[in-house]
Amino acid sequence: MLELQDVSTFIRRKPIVMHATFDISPGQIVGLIGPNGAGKTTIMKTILGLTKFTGTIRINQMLVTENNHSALTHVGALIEHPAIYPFLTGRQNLTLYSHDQTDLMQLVTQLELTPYIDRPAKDYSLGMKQKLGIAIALLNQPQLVILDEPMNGLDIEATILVRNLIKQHAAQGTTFLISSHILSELQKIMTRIILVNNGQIIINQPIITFNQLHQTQYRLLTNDPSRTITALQNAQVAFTVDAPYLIIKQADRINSQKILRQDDLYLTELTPVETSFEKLIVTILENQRGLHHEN
Ligand SMILES: Nc1ncnc2c1ncn2[C@@H]1O[C@H](COP(=O)(O)OP(=O)(O)OP(=O)(O)O)[C@@H](O)[C@H]1O
Repeated sequence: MLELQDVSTFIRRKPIVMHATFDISPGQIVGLIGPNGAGKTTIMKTILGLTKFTGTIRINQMLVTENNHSALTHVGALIEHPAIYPFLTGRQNLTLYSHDQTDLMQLVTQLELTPYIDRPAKDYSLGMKQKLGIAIALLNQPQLVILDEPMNGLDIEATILVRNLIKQHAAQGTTFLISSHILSELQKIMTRIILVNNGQIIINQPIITFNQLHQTQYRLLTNDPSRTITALQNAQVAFTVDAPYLIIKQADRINSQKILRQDDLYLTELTPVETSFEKLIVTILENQRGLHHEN
């Protein structure tokens, strides 16, 4: 439903996003991740037709251009600061954008905006403004919602509300592109990961594939751990001990099983060692920097 083909964005001739190509299908929740200044907000603004770019962007097969935004009719967005009129109440702000009063009231209830919906927005706290901004992005049942740091300023309860609302809308077919530095939060909802570094997309994968590919160690348990140590040492398979488990490399998984069989040892467990998502991202970015230094 959203397709980017070789999209590059330049600000004052400086390339900010380079050759971005990706394709998102309906109902996906895509986490756009990357260090400060990587280009996440620029990618979002480019999709919304707010920057000069080369390449093609299509939403439901309709082209987005700098001058033609009709493809964006069913797109909701929250980028940087919510577009809120301070002297209007929350309800008046929502009414400005809304086509459907029932849908508006449902969002007010779901986001628990009711207690302050008739107060002027200038009196709202950071979190209240953020919730109002999210409500604006979700108005009129959009097909695509672009959220830049949606959890900014939200307390725990509001974070849970927003998380559930995103999941509920995605289950009904709404597509989400969400950037966040709160990786643990994105991890709970995203179905696809796009990792950006220095204006380039370095990873674009379903989250299941990403997790499988990056589980690099396995925890092994047998019926006789001490004989297993000897067997692996004799076969020169590297491992570390995390009693009663042995930790082996993913690449040694098959070979280790052959060695165990030869020594009449039985596998009782072989499971991937969970590496924290945060650690994985940091390692991938460090490896990238290493590659650049070598060049
Ligand atoms: N209006 C602008 N003028 C000049 N440079 C800009 C402008 N907007 C963005 N940039 C530059 O583009 C690069 C990408 O910025 P962008 O805001 O897209 O990053 P980001 O990944 O969203 O970062 P953050 O995580 O800090 O929000 C940065 O180097 C930034 O300095």
